Amino acid sequence: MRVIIEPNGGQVSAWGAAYIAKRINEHNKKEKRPFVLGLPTGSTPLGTYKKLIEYCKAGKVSFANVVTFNMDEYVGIPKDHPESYHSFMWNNFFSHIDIKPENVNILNGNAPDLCKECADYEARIRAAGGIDLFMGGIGPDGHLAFNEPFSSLNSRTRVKSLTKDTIIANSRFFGGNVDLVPKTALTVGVGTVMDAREVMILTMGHNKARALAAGIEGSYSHQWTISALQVHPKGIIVCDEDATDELKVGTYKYFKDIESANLDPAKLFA
Ligand SMILES: N[C@@H]1[C@@H](O)[C@H](O)[C@@H](COP(=O)(O)O)O[C@@H]1O
Repeated sequence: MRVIIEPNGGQVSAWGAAYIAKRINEHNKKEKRPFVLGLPTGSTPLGTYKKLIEYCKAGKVSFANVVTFNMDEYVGIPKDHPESYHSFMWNNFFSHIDIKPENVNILNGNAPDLCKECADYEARIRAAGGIDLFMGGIGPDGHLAFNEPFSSLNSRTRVKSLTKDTIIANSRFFGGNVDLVPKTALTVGVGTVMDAREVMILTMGHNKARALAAGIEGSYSHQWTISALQVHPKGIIVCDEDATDELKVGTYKYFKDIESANLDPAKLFA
């Protein structure tokens, strides 16, 4: 696992965006098939989306040959609800880039048969050739997508009940009212994310510090689903200084030292 420690959230976003743009550009030089990108919602990826929009407008990257799969969606709120993940993705990203609408895949939380919707989603990922790069974030309890603690580390796309912690954390998007937060969601599984050829997790802020420490230093355990990244052949965590607050000094120094020789992809797009 690589751990990239950046001074602040802005630089985490810049690193993440540059890495994605670099990967898309490299892919397009070699292959005709579309680049398949897995994407999250949440406040963490917002800066990355902004940077990618800038790069796209400046002609530094194009999404014309990119297919996306989002991680998750709430069940039971309309697709055009301001807090649905459909709205989030279109408002914050897709409407501002050159992606083809038919290349965007987001789970439908209002499908008549939710289990079928989840199975079809897995089939669509397979038909697209698998995910090249899955970007994600983590919840304060270490959840990846909506794979709450004690989700199977081999789980696939399915319906999940949200924990009290997540409902409280996400109530900030629903005027602070926990009663308005959907109690279930559709989510890709931990196994679905781990099948991607590369996984990049962004995290920032002190409230993610426990989850980050558990994910990097803790054991491989369904208690912190982010820990599944430990067995991924190409896992990257990009975090800010605040998120490292619970890491051991030795762990922190190890990653700072070993990454110091590597090129910052953001410099390629500066
Ligand atoms: N389902 C999403 C996760 O995919 C996301 O990682 C998490 C953290 O969000 P934030 O980045 O806002 O802290 O929120 C939600 O629970």
